[in-house]
Amino acid sequence: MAATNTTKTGQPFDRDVLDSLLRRTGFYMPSFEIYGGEKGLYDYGPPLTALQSNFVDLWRKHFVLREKMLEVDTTIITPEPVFITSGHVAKFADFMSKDPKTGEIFRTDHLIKQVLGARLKADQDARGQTIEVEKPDEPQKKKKIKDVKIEKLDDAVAQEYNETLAKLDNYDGEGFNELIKKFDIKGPTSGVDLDPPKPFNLMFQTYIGPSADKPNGYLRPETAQGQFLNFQKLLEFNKQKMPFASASIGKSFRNEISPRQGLLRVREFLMAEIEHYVDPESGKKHEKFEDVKDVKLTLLNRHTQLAGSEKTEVMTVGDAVSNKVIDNETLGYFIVRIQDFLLKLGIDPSKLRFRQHMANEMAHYAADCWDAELFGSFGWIECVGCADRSAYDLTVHMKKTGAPLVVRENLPEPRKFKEYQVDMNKKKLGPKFRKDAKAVENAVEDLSQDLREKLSLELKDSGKITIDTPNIGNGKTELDKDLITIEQREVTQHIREYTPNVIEPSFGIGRILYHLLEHVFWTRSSESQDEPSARNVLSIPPLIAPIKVLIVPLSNHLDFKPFLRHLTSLLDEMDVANSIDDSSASIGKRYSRNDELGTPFGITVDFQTVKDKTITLRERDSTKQVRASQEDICAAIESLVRGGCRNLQVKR
Ligand SMILES: Nc1ncnc2c1ncn2[C@@H]1O[C@H](COP(=O)(O)OP(=O)(O)OP(=O)(O)O)[C@@H](O)[C@H]1O
Repeated sequence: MAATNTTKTGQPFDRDVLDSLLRRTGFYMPSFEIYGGEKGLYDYGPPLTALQSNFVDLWRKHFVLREKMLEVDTTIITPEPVFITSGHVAKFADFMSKDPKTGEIFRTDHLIKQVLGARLKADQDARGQTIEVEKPDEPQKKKKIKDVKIEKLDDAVAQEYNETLAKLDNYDGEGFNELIKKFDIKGPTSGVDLDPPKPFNLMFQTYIGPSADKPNGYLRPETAQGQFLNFQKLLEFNKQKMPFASASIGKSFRNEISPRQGLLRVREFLMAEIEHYVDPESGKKHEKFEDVKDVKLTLLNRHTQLAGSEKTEVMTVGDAVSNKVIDNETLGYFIVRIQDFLLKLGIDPSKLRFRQHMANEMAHYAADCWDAELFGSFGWIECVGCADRSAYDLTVHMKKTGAPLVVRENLPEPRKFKEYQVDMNKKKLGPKFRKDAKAVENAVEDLSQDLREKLSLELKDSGKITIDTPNIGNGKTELDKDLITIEQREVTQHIREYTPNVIEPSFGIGRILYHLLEHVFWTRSSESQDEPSARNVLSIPPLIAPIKVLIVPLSNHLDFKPFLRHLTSLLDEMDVANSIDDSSASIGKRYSRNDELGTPFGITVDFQTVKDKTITLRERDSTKQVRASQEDICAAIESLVRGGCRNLQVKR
């Protein structure tokens, strides 16, 4: 069933109302606001900072502690060679399109999505009239876009638009250019032809040290590389035992082309990433897969998307892995753990799906990749990536540095097998190829067994072979039999050496928190006269709510003071975040203010309290109240905020 953007009470969700609530109550604000602000940079105020800390705490418990992961904290500033080797310098880019008349720059895929989406909407709503749509990448500013003034779409054209949108992530720059021409997409505000899409690298460059005369480093765009580079030490720390995982929580930086979707697309954000190292020969089985195999997932696989549809199917992870919808058990296991985490956090299950990457969308080395997408007012948005990165990263860093980023395993029985081995005549190789000698040697070492077999025959027949050397001359290098021999030999192996494969769940914390806030936001219709008319509520689960309890005295009467002190110290002892609101506003108003902050419980101290030491506990979502002793109520709250029983065991 397609997700609809309504709140839990079925009202249409209104982003403007939530946004103004979040800004008014200090959840977040534009950074450097008094200097005019800077796009894509936001500061978190106290409620969102506390929510983020509680997220991180829960994430650590759910993943790091439960799965016995090795958490590391690696640096943000990274020397250039690391990102040249990892491929980020060459490839970590998005395509941008410039409007030559206005100078506006758009992220190409977002522009196409917005324009085709607007045309489809115009087709449905307004048959050829100019309508109000959101400006590409700037949804907060509704603007008339010239482009949507079109006639009703032909059924076939509408279908083509839908199909294109379903597989938009599968295109590269040339593909985007063809789409722009084919669908006659112009500058949204100028109506003129756009410049052809150009790749734009998303990494921030920097100078490390005073003597650098050109940029020689980057701010990391993900935490992953720092984890890979420490693989050897982590394996040692883990007493050479496989499989295992490292994890890291830290800031990442991306110079986004159009960072205009509030907290969803920013230039500096907190990530939590896991690198799970697994033996590729194990079939990537997971020892705890059996425990989760019956868990149901909502999946959108790549074949469905390629057929131009976004239809999801619900299936157990056991079936998904055995039918090869999901590539392997370890990937399936982590997808389930991601789902568990998101639901524990309070994400609406009907607004969660896992979407598989299409072939072109995945990095060329990746074996399979699924994104946890959350539905909200911006549509379906990737919030957690879960990729099987194969052995790519460890292999390239090992090749570049010579560090043994491998696992060495003593075999219970020696293993005998035949393989093609290559010997190079180093005395001749150096003088002949000079500075390119190492590159030639590396290219030879990289030859697969199949290729070695073929080349050994060629060498025998003609006395020379030609191999691919992409970084030298015309990309081909000829080697004769004086320089190289290739022979099949029997090998006895006592130690098996292999490069592990990596399964990587990667969480963008701000994106998830923003969706959580959309999912838990609703407006209460007032039944009580005491409560004011604006009654927005954030039903943040007690486990992660920024403040768990609001203590409210009926008035500023001095008799209440000792009770306030006692209650706050009882709750402090239990590490339950609490605050006191002894302002002169009505009780209803004070509770209402805290409903907006997502505070799940309220305690009222009144004259009955002075008489018999009982207090009233109010639950945010139901507004139900119970009266009991201070100790019973605080104990019940403690249990609830730790994720304990939902029934309040308190005496009425
Ligand atoms: N600019 C950003 N602002 C906030 N969070 C981000 C940003 N870019 C990525 N993330 C988060 O980091 C996670 C992992 O990053 P990944 O590289 O997989 O994202 P991505 O595929 O580049 O995202 P997108 O396609 O939306 O730009 C994402 O799932 C997302 O939650």
